[in-house]
Amino acid sequence: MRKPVIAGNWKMFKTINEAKSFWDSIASATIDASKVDAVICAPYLQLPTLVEASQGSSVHIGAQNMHEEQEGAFTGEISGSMLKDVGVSHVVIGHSERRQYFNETDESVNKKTKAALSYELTPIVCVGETLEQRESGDTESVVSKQVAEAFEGLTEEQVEKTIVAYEPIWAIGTGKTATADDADQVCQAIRETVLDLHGEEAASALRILYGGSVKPTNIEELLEKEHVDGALVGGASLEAESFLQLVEATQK
Ligand SMILES: O=C[C@H](O)COP(=O)(O)O
Repeated sequence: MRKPVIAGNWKMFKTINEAKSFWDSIASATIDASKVDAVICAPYLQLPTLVEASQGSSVHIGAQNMHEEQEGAFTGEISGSMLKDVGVSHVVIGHSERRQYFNETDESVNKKTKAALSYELTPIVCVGETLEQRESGDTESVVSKQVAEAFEGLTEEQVEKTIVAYEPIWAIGTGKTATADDADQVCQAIRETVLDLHGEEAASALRILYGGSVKPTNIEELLEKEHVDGALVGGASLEAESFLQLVEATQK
């Protein structure tokens, strides 16, 4: 039985005060850590505040990107060791916005995934197809290739520690959601790719999230699907109430 994950990706939203106020609104909620991994992936500057606030709670704090090197002359970058030092536990890698606007490639995603694992950070590796690729029937081959390249050289144990987020690019922030059946079908194709390349144990342990306009109104039907183990949520994770509703949906 795979434990569901609800990961909020705040993207480039919220000041430190807004992050504190979000935390104040969720602090008294009961989140059963045996039933769900609730994660908030915040901008770098908000991480120390959130890590401190979350001490003793069952909410994990994550970053949205990292550099693959430990240190060096990489102006403006943050390394996995720096994230670990701050107390972060998760990191989003290869989000489609980073692939689109910051030239992330499958190769850099692979390097970052390996680096994250070496610092005992849990990578949330994002994959997904464009509308054009979906319309030409290439969704499963595109996504399977992205997963295969992201996981290249990983041991079975490392794959088990990784989380994949399937996010069709055309569904992100658009209000358009893949149907639960479509999401499940692609998540199944991802699991089969991992089965072929990394074996049965890795494939059955791997948690695969769906992302793209997930809201409290559509989370339940997604969670009912065999291969969907939770969600990576943008817009609906910015409000404490809807974030908690998404988390609560896993505990029913
Ligand atoms: O990382 C989250 C995804 O990009 C989904 O964003 P969204 O829930 O606003 O569509």
